[in-house]
Amino acid sequence: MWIKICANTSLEDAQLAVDAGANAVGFVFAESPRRVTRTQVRAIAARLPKNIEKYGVFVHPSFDEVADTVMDCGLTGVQLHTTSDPALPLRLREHFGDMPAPKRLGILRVLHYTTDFDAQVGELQPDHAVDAVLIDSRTAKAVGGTGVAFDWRAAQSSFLRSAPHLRLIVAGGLRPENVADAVYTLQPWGVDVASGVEAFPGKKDPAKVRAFVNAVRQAAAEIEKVKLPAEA
Ligand SMILES: O=C(O)c1ccccc1NCC(=O)[C@H](O)[C@H](O)COP(=O)(O)O
Repeated sequence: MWIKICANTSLEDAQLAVDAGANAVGFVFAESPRRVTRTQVRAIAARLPKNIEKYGVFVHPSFDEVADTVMDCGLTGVQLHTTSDPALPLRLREHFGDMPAPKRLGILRVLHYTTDFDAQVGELQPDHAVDAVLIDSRTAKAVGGTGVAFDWRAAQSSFLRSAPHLRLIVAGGLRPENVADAVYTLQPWGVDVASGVEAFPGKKDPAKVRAFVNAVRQAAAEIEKVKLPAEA
């Protein structure tokens, strides 16, 4: 299972995620207590192993902002919280090329679990540019990093009904103590966490990061065990 530890603000924290066994680290370029600059991320990303995926998180960005940041910081993927330009994923895919991994730019589109979730999922049908959909929570104050979990069971049936062909990443309020439940309920392709593994906003807690990754790996292994040979 794919694991992203998001909203890193230092090399120390990003390296902690790598050492714990995460697949990807994320950096928030949007308004947030965890916001980082391109200069910071360029320096951090250059010191991380080549095989760790490096995602930039953007809220309502322009095409130029995303494309320039990818090149400037050496990002391997982008996470788009976007409503203003629904064509943005496709424009980025065309710009960066439709190549196979690991050269392919990872494009994650964020959906928030709200009352119009079914409609949001339905709109994704023709979006072949997106590699995975990241379902997150939002509050009146924030579109990410909320620490709030959504109704996993309801989200799962909605997602399976409307977009079973798309990869699902679960985020929002995950912690070492509840992430196994989320994995069992949603059986996602990946998981993503920011505040649930922090000591305080902007600073990761090493024990929580390690416990989170271990809990996910263990839950994923349990799921594999009960799969029929044909499904595995
Ligand atoms: O982390 C933030 O502060 C943030 C702010 C604005 C947009 C996105 C943000 N984080 C992006 C992430 O991918 C988080 O991992 C995701 O929202 C889950 O956050 P949390 O509920 O704190 O685990």
